[in-house]
Amino acid sequence: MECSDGIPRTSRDVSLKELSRRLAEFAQVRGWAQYHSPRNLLLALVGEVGELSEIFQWKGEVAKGLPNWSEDEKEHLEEELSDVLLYLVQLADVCGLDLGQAALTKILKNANKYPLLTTTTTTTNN
Ligand SMILES: Nc1ccn([C@H]2C[C@H](O)[C@@H](COP(=O)(O)OP(=O)(O)OP(=O)(O)O)O2)c(=O)n1
Repeated sequence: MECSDGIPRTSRDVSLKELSRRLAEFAQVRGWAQYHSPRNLLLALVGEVGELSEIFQWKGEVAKGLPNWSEDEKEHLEEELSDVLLYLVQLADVCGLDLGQAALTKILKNANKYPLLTTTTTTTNN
């Protein structure tokens, strides 16, 4: 389903590979691939992280789910989070890395590094 602006609004799983493919095409048809070196993409990514940070700047602590935020504020946040993700995906891509696979591998490493809660810290009815 698409809205009048042509942007799909259905909620579905989106893969990093799909984003990667679409971004490569986006850059290629604009003649931008030549500028998308690892360093340039990293700098663009850091710039977008700055824009994302500005949204939270001076707000104090923010409750999960953003209960007091307007729809416009949430949309702005969605856009800045997306910019960060899109540059991150492109950075991994031009480095020849599979970011999805790498992230799964890292989650496994994290799980081995940080132990589960021990049973002594949990309560039981027995
Ligand atoms: N050479 C480029 C330029 C832009 N983009 C894409 C990735 C980001 O999703 C978005 C960034 O676009 P802008 O540089 O226009 O940044 P903003 O959308 O944040 O606009 P502004 O800085 O005016 O708020 O466009 C890209 O892939 N490659």
